Amino acid sequence: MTTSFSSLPIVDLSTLSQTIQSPASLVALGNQLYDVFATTGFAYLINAPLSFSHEDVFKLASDFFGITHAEKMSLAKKTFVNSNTNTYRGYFPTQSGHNGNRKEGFEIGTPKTPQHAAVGRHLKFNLDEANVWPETANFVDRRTQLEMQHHELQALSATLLSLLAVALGKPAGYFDAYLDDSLSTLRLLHYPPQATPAKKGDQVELCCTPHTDSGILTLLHQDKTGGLEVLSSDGKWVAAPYVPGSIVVNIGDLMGEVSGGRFVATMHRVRRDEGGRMRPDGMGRFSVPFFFEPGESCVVRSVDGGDGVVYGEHVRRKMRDWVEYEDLPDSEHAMGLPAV
Ligand SMILES: O=C(O)CCC(=O)C(=O)O
Ligand SMILES: [Fe+2]
Repeated sequence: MTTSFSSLPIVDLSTLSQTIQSPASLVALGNQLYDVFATTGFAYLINAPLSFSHEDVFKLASDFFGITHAEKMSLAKKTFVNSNTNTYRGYFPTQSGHNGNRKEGFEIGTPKTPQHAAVGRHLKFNLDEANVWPETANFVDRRTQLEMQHHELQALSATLLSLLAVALGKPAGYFDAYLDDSLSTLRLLHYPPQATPAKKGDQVELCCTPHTDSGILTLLHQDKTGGLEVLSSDGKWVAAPYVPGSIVVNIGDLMGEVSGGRFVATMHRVRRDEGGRMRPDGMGRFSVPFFFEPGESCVVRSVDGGDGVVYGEHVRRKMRDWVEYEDLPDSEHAMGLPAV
């Protein structure tokens, strides 16, 4: 059950970078993560074992969103450009009529070859498809860097999950099956600047509407622009501004279920800029969530037992609520579901 809070806790991961990690310090870290996920469901992680900085992450986002509109649309998912073949990975443009969700995004999954045998290839959305990339010559280096960031964030997620497994009374390798053919997504997000800043006052204006994340856990890089807010159990939205050097971690709905309801997937949203928070480059706000996700055929069940769900089916059901697919008629969604 989420508790009331007025700021997010900070969890120091420096023990993970030590050459010799004492079992006691790992257990203590797991217990600390358990406590924050059982109360706020959200925390700042500091001293994470990552080789890249926030500047590196947002330079890549800025380089990607700086390419031409035509080039971005050549990478758009089939939903937006019917002649494109990518259905799940790639670009989604800012959708008109979505005033509370003014964002464009670019999503990459675990690097794989286009020949990879995909479980869901015959379905409308091929969750396991290869990534698509800008053809611009100078994006080759950036592609390598983005793939490396995906790899490191995946490794960090795996470490956090093994600590949580122990804190939940299970062996450290309890969640290892989640890593097989993992569908984890690195999503570059850009909230373009608006012609007028949000009005100050009671009427809150948003650029990302309130939601919980659907999967296991999310690791979020946000820039200094701010605007992220997290819902406390007393109904108050608590600001989660950028803390230097930190990444935000939060629990998704499915991990709430996996934990037998011990962990909470907390509602969050992003407020529109009220002026004064603009990035110096004038590009609006960037954030880069990494969604840790199991493989398509992984059966995910509560630590307390039960039938569980096949992860691919869970995602396809959840897609109906995702704003990036909101414009699709129901019949299109149905085609994304496996035949029963
Ligand atoms: O942009 C942000 O800071 C949060 C984005 C987010 O919550 C999401 O993509 O699920
Ligand atoms: Fe989210």
